[in-house]
Amino acid sequence: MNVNEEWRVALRVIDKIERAGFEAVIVGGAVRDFLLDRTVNDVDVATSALPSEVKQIFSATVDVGIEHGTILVLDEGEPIEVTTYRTEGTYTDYRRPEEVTFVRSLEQDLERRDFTINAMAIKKDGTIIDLFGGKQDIEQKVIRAVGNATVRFREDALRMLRAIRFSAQLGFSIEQKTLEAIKVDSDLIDFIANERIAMEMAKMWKSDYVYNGLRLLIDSRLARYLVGNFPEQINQWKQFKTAKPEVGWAYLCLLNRQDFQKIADFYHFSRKEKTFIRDVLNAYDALQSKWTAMDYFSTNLDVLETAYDFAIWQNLDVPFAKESIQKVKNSLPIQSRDQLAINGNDLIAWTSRKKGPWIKVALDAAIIAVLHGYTENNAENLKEWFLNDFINER
Ligand SMILES: Nc1ccn([C@@H]2O[C@H](COP(=O)(O)OP(=O)(O)OP(=O)(O)O)[C@@H](O)[C@H]2O)c(=O)n1
Repeated sequence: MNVNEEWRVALRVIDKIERAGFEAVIVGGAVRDFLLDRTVNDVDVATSALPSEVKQIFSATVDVGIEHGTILVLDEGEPIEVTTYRTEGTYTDYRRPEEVTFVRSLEQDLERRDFTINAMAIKKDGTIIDLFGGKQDIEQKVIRAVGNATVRFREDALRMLRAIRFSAQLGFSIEQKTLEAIKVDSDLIDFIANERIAMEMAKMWKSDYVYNGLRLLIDSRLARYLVGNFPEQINQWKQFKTAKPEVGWAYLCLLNRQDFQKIADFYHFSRKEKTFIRDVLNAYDALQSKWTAMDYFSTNLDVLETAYDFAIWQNLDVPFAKESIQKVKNSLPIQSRDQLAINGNDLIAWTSRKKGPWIKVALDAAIIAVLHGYTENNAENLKEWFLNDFINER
């Protein structure tokens, strides 16, 4: 059983709500992950108590989303989100309900949820409430919309992409009617903010079954509305595997290099992501000939290892093992600029020249000289190299 501390807090909170005369259960993703024996992340509690009633039961609460019925309860200092059972009113723009209505019945709350595997609840005593066959779908590894798939997707078109992301994470197939409904309404994904799309794709990159997910993206027609040439490049994703979403973005950019800016804009890359991607692509290019000592010195290990993986996924011949990257890096005479035994002041003292851009040029040359073994990394040898080789050659 894969329950964590948050789960225990949830059970304690449920107990307190029940003592006050209301119903409360753990719902949604936590129940799904519990049944799958996967790590449970966010534990959500749902209750028949209204937000005002929840606030009366607990002395410390924060109104994090009270208009949607969500209260953050700090129980014995530990936070847990408690949401009142609700139904959602009419939806506008295929992305958000106009209003939510609080209800006292768990059944109504569960039937507005997206997929059967996400529409179960678990009581304090461990009883599972499964009104739509979620347990069976978990056993049969199927993503199936609750009730009418078209209705569910028109309520929130992002659910179409969620179906595919869950499928990529869990290795599940998408039930036929659910998949058909996505095909029919795939264009509605255009109503969804790109940030939300990017968050789903980021979860997809970290999934165990990315290739299958991308196939579904194509089959469901959703790929047409995303940036990236998935249909033509699908085979290049066969070996892709990562724990870091930025590696997925970088690989997408590698495959669609001419569209880097378009991809970066569409998926709203952060500055940090852009830097990582550029570094990886540069390291990948450098690998086409051979990484120099300077490449090993100036590039982070994770960037080099990612570029190495890309070469493997591209079926390139790489004549060394991935483990050797770290070894080569560790065996360099210096690991960083500040390990150089001299600095700008030394250069000024040795030459009586004024401060200027020449110092950086000379220090860069000194690093290269040390990396290549032209001089040892100590002040005496570096001075000799500097006065004899560096200055004399200019
Ligand atoms: N578009 C959405 C988003 C969420 N939900 C419901 O709200 C629950 C919680 O949503 P969320 O935290 O976004 O996702 P999880 O299912 O918990 O999965 P993950 O944490 O992997 O995103 C879901 O299980 C589902 O019951 C839904 O019906 N429709």
